[in-house]
Amino acid sequence: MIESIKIEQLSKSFANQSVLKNINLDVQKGQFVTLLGPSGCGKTTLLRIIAGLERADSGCIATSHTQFMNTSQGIFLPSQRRKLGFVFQDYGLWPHMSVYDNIAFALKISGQYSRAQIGEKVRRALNYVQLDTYSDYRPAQLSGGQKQRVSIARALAAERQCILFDEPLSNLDANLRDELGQQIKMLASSLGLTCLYVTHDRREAQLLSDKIALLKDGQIHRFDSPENLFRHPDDEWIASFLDCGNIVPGSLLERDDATLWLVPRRALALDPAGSIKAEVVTSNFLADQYEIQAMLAGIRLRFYHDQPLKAHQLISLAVNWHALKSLNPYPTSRMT
Ligand SMILES: Nc1ncnc2c1ncn2[C@@H]1O[C@H](COP(=O)(O)OP(=O)(O)OP(=O)(O)O)[C@@H](O)[C@H]1O
Repeated sequence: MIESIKIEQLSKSFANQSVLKNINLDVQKGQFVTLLGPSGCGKTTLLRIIAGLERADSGCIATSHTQFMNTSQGIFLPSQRRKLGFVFQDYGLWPHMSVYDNIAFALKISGQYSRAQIGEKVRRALNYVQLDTYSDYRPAQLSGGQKQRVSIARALAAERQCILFDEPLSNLDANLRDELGQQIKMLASSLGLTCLYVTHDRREAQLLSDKIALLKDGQIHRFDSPENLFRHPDDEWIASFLDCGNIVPGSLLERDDATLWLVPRRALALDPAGSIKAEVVTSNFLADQYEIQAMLAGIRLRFYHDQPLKAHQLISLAVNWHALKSLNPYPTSRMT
């Protein structure tokens, strides 16, 4: 039974390229942790090392009961003995097998269960992912979202307490991504699963995670809740990667701070008496308001307004001085 996963001082290089540098990460039982970062920062490599599909150069990974690997003690537990569930981007289903057989396959070859027990486990897993009536279908007869639900059911049928997800939604269209993301979150929470989830999509990480490990250049730059990250990005790199709020030089607003972060939706508002003069670039209706992009001295500003504004229109903006935060310069690293 997996209760938590602890990663300590883990490093990995490919040839001369250092890909993971001294990673320390604690994932608590029942927690949903996302590995989020730009392309090439090492997310998948870290997940593959946890899965036992790749070997680290140094460090250790342990659950509350088992050491997965410990390079100084020469311990390496093969992937199949780690009792982890996997849900990958490309579904990993056998095309020639039915949905039922895809889910039952690992249970059958484990030799631990009777036919009736396997039938019951598959039935329950299909019920969790709302595919009760699809057990005779082949993967080719399913949509992308249904295939991914089969691969989730396969992990659940094997009663995996910890599931590793590698960009499971990236082959799906936007609406389906949101819907399946919510289903994964609800299942994880109701079954008390420990989840490690790789994505480069900030919104997905924000929606799903209890905690986000933000990776940058092979290091955990910050490990924090989505609320803290998006409300207090703290440094320029995080604010810019999360694409939340405006980042402007302090001098632009006649402040001493080198760089300021303007809290989204609160810092700027259209106001004929406002001191900031900018030129509208775009006006897009999003959610319940228009997101306006305007340029001020070569800097793009974003704010929200109830009405659309015309491109090239000159506008005045008022600043809410309580909705500004000073940002640490790039590249400050903070480990928590
Ligand atoms: N088997 C390998 N051999 C050599 N280099 C590799 C191997 N696997 C990964 N890399 C390199 O390690 C770095 C990190 O790759 P990784 O796939 O972990 O990044 P990522 O953050 O998951 O990126 P993406 O979001 O694009 O999938 C990349 O520079 C990649 O080229």
